[in-house]
Amino acid sequence: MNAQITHTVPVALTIAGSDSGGGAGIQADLRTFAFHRVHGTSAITCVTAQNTLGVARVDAIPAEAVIAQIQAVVGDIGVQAAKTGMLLNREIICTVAQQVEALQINNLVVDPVMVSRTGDQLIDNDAVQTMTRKLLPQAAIVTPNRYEAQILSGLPINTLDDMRAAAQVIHRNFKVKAVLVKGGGMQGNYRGVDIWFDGQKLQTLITKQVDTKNTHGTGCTLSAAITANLALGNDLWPSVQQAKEYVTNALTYALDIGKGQGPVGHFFPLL
Ligand SMILES: Nc1ncnc2c1ncn2[C@@H]1O[C@H](COP(=O)(O)OP(=O)(O)OP(=O)(O)O)[C@@H](O)[C@H]1O
Ligand SMILES: Cc1ncc(CO)c(N)n1
Repeated sequence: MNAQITHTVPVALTIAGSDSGGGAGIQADLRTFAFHRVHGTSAITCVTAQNTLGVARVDAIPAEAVIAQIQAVVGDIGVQAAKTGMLLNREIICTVAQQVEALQINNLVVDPVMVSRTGDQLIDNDAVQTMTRKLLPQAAIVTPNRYEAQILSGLPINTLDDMRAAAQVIHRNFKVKAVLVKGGGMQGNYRGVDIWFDGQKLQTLITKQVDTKNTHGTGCTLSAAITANLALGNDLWPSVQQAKEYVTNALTYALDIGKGQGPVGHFFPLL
């Protein structure tokens, strides 16, 4: 008989929606956690019928079921870091914020999912204020894309300086520790350039620009990679730098599947 091998592993939790097409949401998050050798757990907030062309339907999971999933994971297994993705409505956002506070979940990455690249609205209109008031103050970092940063800051974003201004406004207004404004939705040379602000330093994160239409799930992948790095015990800024590197690699090996925007290649070394 073989000797038993004990194996401990960092644990991360994703509180997010399901993407039936497998490109974004919890599917992207769990693959990203696995790539980083972090055990992935999940609390599903909604189920989307979605593919590379867009979202056909969204069904919310009852708030009590979201609570039960979070408590089942944290009560038994425990998590070193967590992220939120698509939270859909006010009730779910409130619920998640309460659980994060009550269970003292640390290292929280909030991806304030509101609008997808395919133009689909992913949050109810009246839910944005609940997110800014209840969830953002508990976040280690918030990672809006161009459109979400416009909504959160109230500023138009067309240039890198606009991204810098938005990052500072979001930091000041919502008492969040760090902000990363993502540039996947920017035009020309700014595409793929991200801006970080933590109250002290404004940093510009640049990697190579990847010329592909297959960018579905980049935002989920980036925030999940930050979460995985935090679960591994890394500090926030190095976690962001490593996550940016990871998403660039995954984009370089993006999958050309479906008729629209295919997903990134999370396991690129195997492709
Ligand atoms: N073509 C590209 N080349 C290089 N980096 C890119 C490109 N597109 C996106 N990125 C990077 O991917 C990360 C995610 O940013 P993006 O703005 O695409 O998020 P998002 O809109 O939330 O994504 P999604 O909704 O598709 O999940 C950022 O680091 C961004 O700079
Ligand atoms: C489930 C889900 N979460 C997040 C996004 C944002 O890309 C999406 N399209 N679908």
